[in-house]
Amino acid sequence: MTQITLPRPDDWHLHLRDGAMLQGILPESTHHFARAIVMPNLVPPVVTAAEATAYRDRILAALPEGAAFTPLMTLYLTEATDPADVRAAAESGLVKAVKLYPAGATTNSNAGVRDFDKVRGVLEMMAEIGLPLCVHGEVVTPEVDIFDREAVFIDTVLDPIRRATPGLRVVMEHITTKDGVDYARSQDDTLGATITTHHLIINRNHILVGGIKPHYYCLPVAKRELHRLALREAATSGDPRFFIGTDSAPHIDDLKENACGCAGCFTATNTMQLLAHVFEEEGKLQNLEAFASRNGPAFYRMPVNEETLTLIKTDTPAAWPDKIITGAGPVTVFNPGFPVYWHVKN
Ligand SMILES: NC(=O)N[C@@H](CC(=O)O)C(=O)O
Ligand SMILES: [Zn+2]
Ligand SMILES: [Zn+2]
Repeated sequence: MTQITLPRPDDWHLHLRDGAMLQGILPESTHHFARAIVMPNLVPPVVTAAEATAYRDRILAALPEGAAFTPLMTLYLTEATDPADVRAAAESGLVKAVKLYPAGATTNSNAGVRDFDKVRGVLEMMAEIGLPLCVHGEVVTPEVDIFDREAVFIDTVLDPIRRATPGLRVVMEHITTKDGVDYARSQDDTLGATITTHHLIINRNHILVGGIKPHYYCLPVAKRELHRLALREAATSGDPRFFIGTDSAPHIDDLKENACGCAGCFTATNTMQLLAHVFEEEGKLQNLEAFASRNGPAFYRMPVNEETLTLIKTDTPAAWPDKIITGAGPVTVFNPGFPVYWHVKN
């Protein structure tokens, strides 16, 4: 038996949704994680401080009895966002980041940004007060191949924005390429990057070989094996720029197993077991603590959690439900396709 104890981890990129879905899936995160950066891509999006306050209160009201979990709120950046509202929301401690979605890039991103010049004032204010910008880094240009959209975004959007806004603190969310890893590594400590559980496990073959697997479809879409290997090396390296953001993104099965299936993998339930498996495979179990518990708080300038989480490896494969049954419908839990012998100790 092998056992490892970490400061309780946080999830630096999480979709909690709302209503019956929120109620149904929230315990999957609160079982293991102490805090999470909560994505604002609801319909309608969480744009103002008042909307973030109301959403935070709905999350707190949905918490399971006795759960110690703090939602860290974000605002959805639009071309009409008022810098004064964002500044007040950050200074009061309500909001920990602003989320940039290029319009049309992903689920519920239509209210996102088309003309980056229109958000210049907000970004400059954020650089001044040190408020992080979380970025979904893909271009939406129809001519750009979906597998190239992250790399093109880095060159044509992200790097120019960072050069034009010195000091702006940015998190490249859910990086999926070696290009993303290399860019993050080449920059100073104003840049961090989240890596998801599923992008450490699947490449594009898992989605397409032997029949289309809708539950492996997410955005940014999983890439070639060389990119998965680069992500694994970065995540397990201990480098403070890389930290876990599960991007656990529930959609009901009807909307995933569909002629136009939604993007998103649901990994809140089994992320910690899967991360232990991946880090052990890489011979880097000693760096799981950095990736899951220390690097995120350091980037966000928050204390590391005092409570702990213990993972134990046994001879029995870990079991988790195939689906989480919510009032909105069933949500399929990410299936890695191999047995995992790591368990979270209760
Ligand atoms: N990652 C996804 O495939 N989907 C996310 C949106 C996002 O994080 O881009 C969702 O909200 O469903
Ligand atoms: Zn995204
Ligand atoms: Zn996401």
